[in-house]
Amino acid sequence: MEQLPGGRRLRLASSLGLGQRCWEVTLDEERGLLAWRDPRPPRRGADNCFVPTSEIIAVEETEQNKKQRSTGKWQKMAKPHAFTECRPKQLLVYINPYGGKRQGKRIYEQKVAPLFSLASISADVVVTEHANHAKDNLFEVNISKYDGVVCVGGDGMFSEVMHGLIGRMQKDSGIDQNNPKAPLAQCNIRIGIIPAGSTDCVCYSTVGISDPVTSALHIIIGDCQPLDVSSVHHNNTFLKYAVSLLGYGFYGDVLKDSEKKRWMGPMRYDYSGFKTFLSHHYYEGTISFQPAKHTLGSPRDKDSCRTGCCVCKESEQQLAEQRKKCGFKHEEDEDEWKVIKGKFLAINVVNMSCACPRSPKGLSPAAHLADGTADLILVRKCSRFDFLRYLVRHTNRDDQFDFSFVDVYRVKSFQFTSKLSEDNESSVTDIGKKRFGQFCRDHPACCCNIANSTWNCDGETLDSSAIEVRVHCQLMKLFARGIEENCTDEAAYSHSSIEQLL
Ligand SMILES: CCCCCCCCCCCCC/C=C/[C@@H](O)[C@H](CO)NC(=O)CCCCCCCCCCCCCCC
Ligand SMILES: Nc1ncnc2c1ncn2[C@@H]1O[C@H](COP(=O)(O)OP(=O)(O)OP(=O)(O)O)[C@@H](O)[C@H]1O
Ligand SMILES: [Ca+2]
Repeated sequence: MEQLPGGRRLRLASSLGLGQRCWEVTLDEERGLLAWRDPRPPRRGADNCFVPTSEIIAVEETEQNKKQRSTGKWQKMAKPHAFTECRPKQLLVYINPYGGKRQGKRIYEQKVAPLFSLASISADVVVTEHANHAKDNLFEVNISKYDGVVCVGGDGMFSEVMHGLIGRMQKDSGIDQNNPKAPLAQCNIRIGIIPAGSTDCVCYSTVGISDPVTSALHIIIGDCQPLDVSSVHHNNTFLKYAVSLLGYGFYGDVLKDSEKKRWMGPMRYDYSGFKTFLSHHYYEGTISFQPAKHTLGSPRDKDSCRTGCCVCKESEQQLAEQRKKCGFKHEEDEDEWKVIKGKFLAINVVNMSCACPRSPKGLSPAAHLADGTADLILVRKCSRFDFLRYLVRHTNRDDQFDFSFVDVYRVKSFQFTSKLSEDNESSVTDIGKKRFGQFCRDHPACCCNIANSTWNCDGETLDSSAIEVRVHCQLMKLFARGIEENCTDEAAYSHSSIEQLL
């Protein structure tokens, strides 16, 4: 035991054999670090490694060789022990065997299960047999038995598990999901995402990489990242929750076309994306939204949401104060509504950046994971060439909002009605209008589509074009910690140092 100058900091020091080398190991209690270095490095400062004790998964004494074992020097612990509290011990795991490249089961068995077992986590595993299996199951299981739920699959699978958990929570709390104004009960059981889908946008946007081992380590360590959730209603009927993209026009059409091509796997999105790009359809409608006034930050900010984000922390405090003031009672929201009518190639409402391997900065690079707002992106009628320039900017460092035909707003609620449904409401007897076919009567070559598009809600289609959306601040939690500063694809998470300790 070492006492450093000042008399406060206590360190445990010892030596550790790693491979052929002997390292000097110190445990710095005050800073919560386990550090090791070569006592005789070739140059000063080289080969210094450390890991926060909160990130050590397990410690196991290993038998180095027979000689040592026979002396009784090395003794195996009956069970490796976890280092900190708040880590999950019992998990419920759902695997979609058909998501993405159909690798879900293999990924879990080969990459995740061995890590869970090393960390002494027990898991009840359900391999889904049909769509909605996980969601329905979550309404029946004894949920209090578990410290978290894990989904192995893509965004669609995550969405299923989220609907199961949020739906279950509202049912248990007696909250009517069909009431678009009802304050929803927060869902405190964390969800872990092991990416095995086609886009894996939620995982990529909350972790910074789409990698099963990194995600498994976040689950084991017990990280916690709150997440905003939007509720989507039509005529006082609940339709869906959304966490990543609600897209009408381009992304709705891509999804609708790609559903018929599921057999192509993740490639279906490129094929349908190219087809939809060529079709170049505009859609006419009315958008109303309430701008977010009380949050810090704007969609044109240069800084993005990162681990420990102060914009999200501020929103968390505001939420806590609001709950203290009026509990879960509904408070009439009298903030102003802004109305925009027009012809749009794409209407996107995103709760998070929507970064994914196809677009590493996402649809709205400065959107926040947990600030209680969504970014509304309106791409107005423009030429094919301009739309291509807009799309290409999702893949490079240039600003995709710096176009005269693109507008972006930070909002807390949003409504949309298509021109077609407005017209149908005002003259329901005008059957000829519906029969007339797909394209604009006045300009057959103008690509203005009088048929509706479809809403893409986190990768699933919605049946209704007229919708009402409300963002619920931090409604749920993930086993994640947001994207770390200076995180790159190669070094998203430094598990190499953790692995050396296993
Ligand atoms: C020239 C290259 C331009 C590339 C532009 C790439 C922009 C990609 C932006 C991706 C945003 C994903 C948002 C996440 C949505 C998820 O909740 C959802 C569920 O998983 N995924 C999709 O809906 C899946 C949506 C997938 C959309 C793929 C769109 C591909 C567009 C390709 C256009 C090609 C034009 C080429 C012209 C020569
Ligand atoms: N056993 C199953 N058989 C058929 N469909 C399933 C099964 N289990 C889950 N599903 C459904 O499959 C859909 C797609 O799954 P998933 O999200 O895992 O993959 P993906 O669509 O390839 O990826 P992404 O959503 O990231 O684009 C989900 O909406 C889910 O409801
Ligand atoms: Ca948000």
